[in-house]
Amino acid sequence: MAETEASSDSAAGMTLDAVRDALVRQEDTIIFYLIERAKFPINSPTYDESRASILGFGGSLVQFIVKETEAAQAKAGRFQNPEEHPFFPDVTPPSLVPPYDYPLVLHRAADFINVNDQIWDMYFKELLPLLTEPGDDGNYASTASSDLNCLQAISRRIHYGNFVAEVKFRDAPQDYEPAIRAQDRDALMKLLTFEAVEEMVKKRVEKKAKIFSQEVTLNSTESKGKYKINPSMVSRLYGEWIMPLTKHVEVEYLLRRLD
Ligand SMILES: C=C(O[C@@H]1C=C(C(=O)O)C=C[C@H]1O)C(=O)O
Repeated sequence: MAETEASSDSAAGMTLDAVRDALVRQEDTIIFYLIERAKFPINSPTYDESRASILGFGGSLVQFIVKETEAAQAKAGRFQNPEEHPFFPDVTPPSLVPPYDYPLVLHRAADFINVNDQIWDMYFKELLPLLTEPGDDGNYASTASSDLNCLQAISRRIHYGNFVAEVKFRDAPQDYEPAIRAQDRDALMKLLTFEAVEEMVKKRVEKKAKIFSQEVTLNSTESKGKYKINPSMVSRLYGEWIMPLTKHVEVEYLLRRLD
């Protein structure tokens, strides 16, 4: 690696390898939370806006849990971290705790990016029906908390696209700058896409889902093909939604990177 590249990388303490390692670790978090959510059936009353008559609140139970939890977490400083993005930014209260000095890695382009509306729709419309069994066991509050865990883990992963884009830009500004100046989304998408990496990610998450969600007994190491979540569903989640949305974040970030 050229001297200048190395020093600009280490200035921010970030390399593409380090960023990819963080994404690999986040896979574990996402898969464990999915396994936890799959413990409950779909529990559709959790999502029924007309059914939830919570005093002074007009939405569904899951909206209630997400808004209230996010509000408490916001006051405790969660969204000071550039990796975190609220689902209800319009009503997010300010932090009440002393600020932590997060390393300044990202361009202010990142401040304008929040794709949580798309993540919300994907999660409830596409993913939940694939993840859960039909049925109702009454555990609506725990179900909603479990949804929030999944949503936040997926959101963190997708918005990590900002960091991915930043290190890719720093590694090769000469490649990215013409496409940014031309505001050429397709060219940017081509530059930042690594199909071989995506194939590896899909295979790895399927394997992790198998290992993490197998039945573990003392008598046998065989899972007998019974898993708590469907491993190919996890691969599909990454291939159809998580990676495309991560790349969408990358493109949005890069479009503003020279502002
Ligand atoms: C995240 C990256 O950028 C793109 C998105 C990927 C992903 O979301 O996992 C994987 C490969 C790239 O096409 C990367 O290069 O690692």
